[in-house]
Amino acid sequence: MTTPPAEARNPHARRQLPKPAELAPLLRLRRPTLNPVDRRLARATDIWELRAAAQRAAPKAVFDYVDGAAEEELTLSRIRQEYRAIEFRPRVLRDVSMIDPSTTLLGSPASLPLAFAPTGYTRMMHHEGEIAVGRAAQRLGIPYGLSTVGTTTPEDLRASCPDASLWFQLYVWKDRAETKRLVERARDRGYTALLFTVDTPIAGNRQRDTRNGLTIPPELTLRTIAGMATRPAWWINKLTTPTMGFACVPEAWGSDEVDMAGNMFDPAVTYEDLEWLRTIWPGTLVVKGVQTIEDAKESVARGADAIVLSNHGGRQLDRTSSVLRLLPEVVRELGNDAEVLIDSGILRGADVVAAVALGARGVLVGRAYLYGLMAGGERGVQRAGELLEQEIRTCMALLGARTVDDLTPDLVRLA
Ligand SMILES: Cc1cc2nc3c(=O)[nH]c(=O)nc-3n(C[C@H](O)[C@H](O)[C@H](O)COP(=O)(O)O)c2cc1C
Ligand SMILES: CCCCC(=O)C(=O)O
Repeated sequence: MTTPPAEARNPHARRQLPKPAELAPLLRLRRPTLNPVDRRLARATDIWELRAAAQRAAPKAVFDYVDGAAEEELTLSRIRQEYRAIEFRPRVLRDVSMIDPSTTLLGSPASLPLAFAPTGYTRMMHHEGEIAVGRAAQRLGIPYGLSTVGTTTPEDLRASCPDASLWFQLYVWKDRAETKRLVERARDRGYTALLFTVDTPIAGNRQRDTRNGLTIPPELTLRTIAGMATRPAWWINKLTTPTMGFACVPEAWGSDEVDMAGNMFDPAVTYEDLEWLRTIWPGTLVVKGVQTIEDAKESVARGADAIVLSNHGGRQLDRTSSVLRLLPEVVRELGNDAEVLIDSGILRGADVVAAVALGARGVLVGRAYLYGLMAGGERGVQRAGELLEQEIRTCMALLGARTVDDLTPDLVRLA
């Protein structure tokens, strides 16, 4: 005897809903494979959209510290305007079926003419901090510079990304013996280039930070507690991650961050210090923060192997003239004597391509990856790198350039 159908035994059985697993193929429903952070990152189609995601994720004071610049932010808006005003002169009927944007930067192999710039206090932007940036750089195959005011030690960063090309950025401390010890730590951990930053004898006047009452590390005040309500994930991560202080400083300096900051910048630094660094640093020596042809030449004459044309992302002196316009002249003057990199204001693959066509060996980006970091930690940094890579490849193909050597000045018109 056969068993009667379920509905005959139970008149309500028919009303039972099919299980989701049975429905899915019918309705072509797929379980979402991405978590909310990955979805947010995947939705961003360029760095500006990562910036919008960063603004939603981080407290205002933190976002403004990254996004802002000095005084009226004229230097930053002018350099961005210069990149936007670039006109390309694409060449056609060239075989661009295989684009190869790889190169070497400061002696390090790089999959793109791009490196992640040194940025301070990176754990403030996201609790994963420099380790997230280093790991993403390692995966992307591009170099990363650790900052002297970083929140991860050179040793910890090296241990967490053993195969990354790492550079070390130096603020020469008042205490030169301790500065030398720091330089030796970087050397011993395989940091291959020393970026001596020269545009920060004192901090620039960043009015957004003053208005926001930004403290480093962020302190619990009425305002920050109010901010917790709107950015709970950031605060929970911050409160459960103990270390956010300066990681490079000697223990003897104690733990007072304000005193430390006072020791970490020396307004009396001169070209003699560059000559001294040349005697203690065997690797590639780079002067970062050059904004005139005179300083470009003098840096090289005093021992630099390379320079970074940079206005520090507009965060130091406002109203400086454009480092992008200076680039062709500097490249011409220095010839083969030094490698020339450039940074400040770069947020698009096309900016990178234009700078390389105008003679830069490569570029550094700061905010571009920090927006990714704030929006989604390591995966956000990775996303920023991937977006830039895709844009670089597309721009090169449409310009008729297969390799970075094909990026020549005739492809670009500076306004
Ligand atoms: C939040 C932040 C922190 C920075 N900290 C440092 C630093 O510690 N040392 C340094 O040499 N440059 C620092 N810079 C400057 C970057 O190295 C780089 O010159 C600049 O970010 C380039 O401009 P961009 O952000 O528009 O790409 C910082 C920049 C930002 C945005
Ligand atoms: C005084 C500035 C220290 C970090 C830094 O370089 C930056 O915020 O741009």
